[in-house]
Amino acid sequence: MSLVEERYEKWVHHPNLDPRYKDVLANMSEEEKNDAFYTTIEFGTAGMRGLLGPGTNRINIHTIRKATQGYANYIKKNGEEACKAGVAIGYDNRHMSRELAFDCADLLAKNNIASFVYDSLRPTPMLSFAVRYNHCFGGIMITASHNPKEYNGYKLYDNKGCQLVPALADAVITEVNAIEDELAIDANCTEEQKKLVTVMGDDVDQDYYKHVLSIQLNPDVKKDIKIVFSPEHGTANIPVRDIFKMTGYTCIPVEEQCTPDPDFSCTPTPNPEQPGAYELALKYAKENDADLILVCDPDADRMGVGVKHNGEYVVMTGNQSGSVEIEYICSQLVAQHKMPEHPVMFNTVVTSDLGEKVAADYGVETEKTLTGFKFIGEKVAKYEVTHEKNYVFGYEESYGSLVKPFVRDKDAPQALLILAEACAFYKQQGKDLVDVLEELYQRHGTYEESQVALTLSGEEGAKRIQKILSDLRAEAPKEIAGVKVVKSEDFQTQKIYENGEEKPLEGFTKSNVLKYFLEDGSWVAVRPSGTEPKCKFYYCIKGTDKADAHKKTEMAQKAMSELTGA
Ligand SMILES: O=P(O)(O)OC[C@H]1O[C@H](O)[C@H](O)[C@@H](O)[C@@H]1O
Repeated sequence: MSLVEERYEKWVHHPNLDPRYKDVLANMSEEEKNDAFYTTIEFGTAGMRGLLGPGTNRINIHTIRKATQGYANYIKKNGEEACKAGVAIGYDNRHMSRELAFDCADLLAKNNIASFVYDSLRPTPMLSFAVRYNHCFGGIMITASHNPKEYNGYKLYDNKGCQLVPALADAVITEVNAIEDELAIDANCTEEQKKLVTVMGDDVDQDYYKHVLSIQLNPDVKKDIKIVFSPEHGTANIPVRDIFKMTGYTCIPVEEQCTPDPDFSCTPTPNPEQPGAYELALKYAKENDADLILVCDPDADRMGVGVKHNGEYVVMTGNQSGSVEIEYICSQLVAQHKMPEHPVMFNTVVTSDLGEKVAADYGVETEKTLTGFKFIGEKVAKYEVTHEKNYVFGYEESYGSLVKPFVRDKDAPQALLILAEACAFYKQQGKDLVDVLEELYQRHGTYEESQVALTLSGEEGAKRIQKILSDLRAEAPKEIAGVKVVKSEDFQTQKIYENGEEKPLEGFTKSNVLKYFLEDGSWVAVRPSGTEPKCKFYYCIKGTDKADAHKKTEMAQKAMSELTGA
């Protein structure tokens, strides 16, 4: 019997199988069976994420219990105090999110571990905040962030409210893997143990709001702007509208997308990386002649931005909105003599160069991390202790940023507020945020940043993605679209190749990322996504002007596609 068959049979005949899964399992095609059982669901860029449904490679009550029991065993190994400090738990609007969150709390209680659960859906950054507020040992967030409706997921946090970095995640994974029978775990705790579950009150929200309001750099700016806002059926609706109300901004909500909905019925996609996320908001913006469109992904760690520019709406990339945020923050800190000593900004090895140049202009150093905000959170924690450098900003190209580190993950409510303020501030100078971006290009050089993500699902897809990377590793490109590769970095082998020489690549944990630097100042990077079945190609292409950068981007994309057969 194959491993797939073995696992499948075990599930079908197990007395503890959740009865909801019986029919689904019985009606699975061979292909579905293979995909659901060929592997066990793993931790990626941001926790565990996968399709909802029965199977070892799916998110369901059994795989989440297995992860939580493993996490509980890990907490218990950290001693009595860790169990008492407990775990903060949050959840989003997705199918099963609430059920899974309260089931996690019960299972922790069964292990004599305390928990603090939000009474209704909240953004991921508010979960990170709650870990810190309650002085917990860690946190669990049930969410699949920006993925489609068929997905759910499980993010784990440390006591600083930062997602587990590989060293910590590995310790938890060892405990998870030691559990042989995921179906044998139940969450039946006693009435006494149930008392370990605390439902969080309004005080946590109010303190979070207070902290968010503290990020304002010009709270008295004339708020002569109209903002169309969409939570994409997710968690941001109440907090963001509350924050805009408290700060006096005119917020026009996209009503159809304000109801929490696991099926995301009124949006083609809840992911601000995709144009569909802005469709309805654009309609609202045109009807209301809005200055700004702001959207959040379902768990409100990502923010998408649309700007009215010369009568049209321009949707920014994550690289662009991040660069505008850093420009506004740095310029205001300098103007108000509030720039700290040894200021530092963080982004990733696949974030475009523009933000770094903007920061450098204000004397702010940039430190790069691998993809995953947890690595930025890790650096924040380090400098909090050493005081060597002071935090100014953190962002990724994937539409997430953090203005102030009272949260240790991407925080869309903070990002929305600072962008709204920047929009209002520059409007007083007769500029919109695209004008500001254009000025940045003029000052620092014109780049076109883009990303091509190739969806390759299932076991075959995963193998194909690995092959793309291993083929590139076996035969490294010497040029891309006729432009010479002058340096390359391999984060897997941790080597830099330059001028025929090999040097060690230091400061990062091993990761399957390849980056090629070109003679003209451009670069191209390739890596498998750790949250979706995708192979991602990143382009940061320098041009003499916009048209030149665009032409070169198209050529580089074509060349990479030919090179990899993708
Ligand atoms: O490229 P991926 O591995 O899919 O990750 C893309 C993004 O996913 C999530 O939003 C993480 O929280 C981010 O830190 C990450 O940048």
